[in-house]
Amino acid sequence: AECTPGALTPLPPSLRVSLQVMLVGDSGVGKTCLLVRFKDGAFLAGSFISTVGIDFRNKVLTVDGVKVKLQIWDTAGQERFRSVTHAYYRDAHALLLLYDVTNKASFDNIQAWLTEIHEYAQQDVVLMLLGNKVDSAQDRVVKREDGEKLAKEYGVPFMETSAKSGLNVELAFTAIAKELKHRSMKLPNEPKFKLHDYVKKEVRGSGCCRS
Ligand SMILES: Nc1nc2c(ncn2[C@@H]2O[C@H](COP(=O)(O)OP(=O)(O)OP(=O)(O)O)[C@@H](O)[C@H]2O)c(=O)[nH]1
Repeated sequence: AECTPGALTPLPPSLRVSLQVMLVGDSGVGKTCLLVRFKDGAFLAGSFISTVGIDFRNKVLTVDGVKVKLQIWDTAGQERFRSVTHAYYRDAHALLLLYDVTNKASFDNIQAWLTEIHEYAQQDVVLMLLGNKVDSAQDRVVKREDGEKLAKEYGVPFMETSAKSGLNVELAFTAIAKELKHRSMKLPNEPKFKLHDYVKKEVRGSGCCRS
């Protein structure tokens, strides 16, 4: 109920921000499931229905006393929809780039996604790399260290997630909302928000190898 617009306390426009976040990555990495987990707190088990073109959902978060409305675009990972999604990059304030830790090809394609992002997105877009499906420990083929290394190489924050268990899902969106909120409205005497530090401090492990 706290998610329904009616339940929100009205705030002056100066204390509201509206932002666009886009989910990108290969088909099947779990973009739709991550969004559904974040929006509805549920996991869509069962058959896999690929996104056609682009879909979107809104969610309002309160970040440091400011209402942040995230409009989240769920893009289709399939190659044949690429030209549709290219058009949306320009208006995205943040991008969550996903791979699937049980699918090596989805990890190997991250470099190609980064090239695409470089070509189509705004230069100052907030970017975060997510290794999803860490609940599938027995099927894991991409080590956490490999994700960390790649993210470090490109200077992007990184975390492992699970749309199934919910691990770090809220955190991924909250971190982005905080970064964007701090960029769009700097309150007097507010210390600078450091996304990398925040993620490092808040991130939870998958419980398999290290804590
Ligand atoms: N075990 C596990 N399975 C997941 C997770 N996230 C998604 N899946 C499964 O992976 C499949 C693909 O998930 P989607 O969210 O539809 O993938 P997508 O990235 O949106 O795919 P496209 O729309 O084709 O780009 C589904 O069968 C999901 O049930 C996760 O965190 N853990």
